[in-house]
Amino acid sequence: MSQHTTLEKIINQDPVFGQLSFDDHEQVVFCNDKDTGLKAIIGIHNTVLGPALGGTRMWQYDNEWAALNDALRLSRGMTFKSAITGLNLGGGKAVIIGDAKTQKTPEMMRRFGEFVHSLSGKYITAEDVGMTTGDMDTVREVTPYVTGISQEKGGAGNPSPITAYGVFMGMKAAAKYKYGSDVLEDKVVYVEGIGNVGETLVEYLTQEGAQVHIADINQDRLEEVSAKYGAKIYTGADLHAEKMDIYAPCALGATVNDNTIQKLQADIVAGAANNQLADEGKHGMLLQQRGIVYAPDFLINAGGIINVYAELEGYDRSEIMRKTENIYTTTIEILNKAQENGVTTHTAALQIAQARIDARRQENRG
Ligand SMILES: NC(=O)c1ccc[n+]([C@@H]2O[C@H](COP(=O)([O-])OP(=O)(O)OC[C@H]3O[C@@H](n4cnc5c(N)ncnc54)[C@H](O)[C@@H]3O)[C@@H](O)[C@H]2O)c1
Repeated sequence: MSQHTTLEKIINQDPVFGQLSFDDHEQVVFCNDKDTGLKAIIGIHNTVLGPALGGTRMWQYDNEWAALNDALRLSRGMTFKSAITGLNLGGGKAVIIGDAKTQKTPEMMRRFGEFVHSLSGKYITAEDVGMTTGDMDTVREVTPYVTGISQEKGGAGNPSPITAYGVFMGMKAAAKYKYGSDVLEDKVVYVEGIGNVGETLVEYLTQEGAQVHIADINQDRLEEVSAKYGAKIYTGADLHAEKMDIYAPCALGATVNDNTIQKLQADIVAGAANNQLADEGKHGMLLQQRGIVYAPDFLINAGGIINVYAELEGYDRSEIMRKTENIYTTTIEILNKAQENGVTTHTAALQIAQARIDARRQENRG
């Protein structure tokens, strides 16, 4: 499904409860502050396993429908991410509408923090695209319901390198499943989006001797990362049609869609971006039919949430790394389970996550 088709579809739905991406969300909060120009949406999908934790994304959305759709999709994804990772957290996510480079101010972040605070801990925020640990420090000035704050302020620091490590583990597991070996030396890997997570992933991959190609809309970033790690800058017109072993989407979501899926020549899709499949059911199935192994995004990009969870639970760096490394084992289990049960890898991962939520709901009722 292209972004445009998605927009056409969502505009024709009822505003909130009838939205395409509405999936029994518990609460959706619209935040507005004239003085700071803040326009934000907080999606709280599910709190059965614990408070809804998920980052805040600041993005210049085409319109409010696109922002709402993102908040709904991302918060739902967090529910399943935490559930499959075994964390006692629910799923939530916030989006701020605007350009993070030109419109974000400390006053806006504090005002946003006050809105988060008004939810009394039901939603706990963190950083996502367009946010920094510095922004989370600012939010911390007005609410304790924030993670991903700097180490100087007592937090676990930037989660992105840990996320990249988890993605690397998931990618290796997918390689083990597909090729019988998890060694990525000489594998041709295209990393699309070399921001906070993408860059560290490139570092891991080049260290292992993979042939890494990088793509980004930010030319300065491309040159910087290429110079640092020797990755090749992609200059072609259609990355998704290139012959490659592994496609690593690390920019925004929905890059596996009606337009790209038929062109993809990769053996494996494994990346950091949330919601990589524009349509989970349809595109998960199409990948499977084409023999492309898909390492579910919400499973392999959980390093960041493991890192911020440490701030709440108080465990240390070695425990964070151990839990993140475990993504390798879980990915192998999910890929095998999908094959045994004849379902897509995405569905297999969802089923396990949902079973954990259902069991807890039963316990809570009992
Ligand atoms: N940071 C984390 O710990 C974390 C955790 C889980 C999931 N994720 C997801 O991983 C992805 C990347 O996160 P990040 O923190 O690295 O974000 P980031 O903002 O640091 O990096 C995103 C990069 O993608 C590039 N980009 C944007 N649109 C693009 C396009 N159309 N083509 C190519 N490049 C494009 C941007 O220029 C930027 O360099 C996001 O989808 C995020 O939700 C991040």
